[in-house]
Amino acid sequence: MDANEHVMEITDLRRVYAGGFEAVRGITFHVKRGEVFALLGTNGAGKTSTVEVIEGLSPPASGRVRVLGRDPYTERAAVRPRTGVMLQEGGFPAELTVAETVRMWAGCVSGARPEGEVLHLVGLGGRAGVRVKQLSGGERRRLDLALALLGDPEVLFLDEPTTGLDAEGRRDTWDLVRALRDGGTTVLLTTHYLDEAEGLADRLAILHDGRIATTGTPAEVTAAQPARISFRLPDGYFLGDLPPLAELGVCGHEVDGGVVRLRTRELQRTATGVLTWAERSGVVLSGLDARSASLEEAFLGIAREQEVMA
Ligand SMILES: Nc1ncnc2c1ncn2[C@@H]1O[C@H](COP(=O)(O)OP(=O)(O)OP(=O)(O)O)[C@@H](O)[C@H]1O
Repeated sequence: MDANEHVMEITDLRRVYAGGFEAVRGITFHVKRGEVFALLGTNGAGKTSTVEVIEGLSPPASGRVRVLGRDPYTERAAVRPRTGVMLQEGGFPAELTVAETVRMWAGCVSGARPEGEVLHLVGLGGRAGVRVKQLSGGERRRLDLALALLGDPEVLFLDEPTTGLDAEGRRDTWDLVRALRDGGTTVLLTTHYLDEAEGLADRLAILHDGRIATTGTPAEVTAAQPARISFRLPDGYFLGDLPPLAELGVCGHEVDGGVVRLRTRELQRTATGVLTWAERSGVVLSGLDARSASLEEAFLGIAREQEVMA
């Protein structure tokens, strides 16, 4: 397995809908073999429009897309058998049992995994005889995943894979995705759950308005956003009693009911400055909290920045 092989290469991808609306406006990224790559974005950012082209369901208006070295649209017959797509709401006949559904689907897949194996993988081993209409929403999502895994795909497209799953089901799905990744499967994930992207993705891109607003590892994306320090000053003390905020490396602040919130790109310098001042002044800072930005904060920060720029 060549870990540097680009399993997906997307270069300056554009997608234009009938009527001329440009939903994807020049997107470039690549996904290496054995990587989980997450596409995030606000509603309408262009995730689905992008993924549909990579899956080979639509041609791009312009740009170049390669999956496993081939054009997924014009060479669909060669690419499709090596990929697995987890659809949102597969729309299976409700009267069929889980096992019948898997068997029906297996008829369309060359070299399908045994039905028991794939159901066991997704935690539906004990539900083979249950009708689809009797499954919970979370179990249906797992059936969607089972069908995507039937052909033991090299490339897996996961669209909101844990919607409707309870906490345990989400954790199980995450463990399964990690195990698939460790086994060499390349995964393109779209999700609205930022903790899911933070926990699963090796790299990610945040889309906004058809463009990539930022991309990198979760750590790189969050590091680009300011960290936060918050604390409550004792009665009789005010923000102006601290050393000048600019000297502490603070790039933004607010005071809300006695609680001070500072934003900084130099967490260690700011935290040291605040604590040194408190120590010297004999002040106890209650509720003291210092933390790097989470992916959620980074996401919201990027969405706000883009709106201001628009
Ligand atoms: N068939 C279509 N015809 C015209 N415009 C479309 C069509 N499908 C999507 N769009 C528009 O393209 C833009 C991107 O939509 P897309 O579904 O790709 O976004 P998304 O990031 O997947 O959003 P969500 O998170 O809400 O699923 C939106 O403005 C949407 O209204």
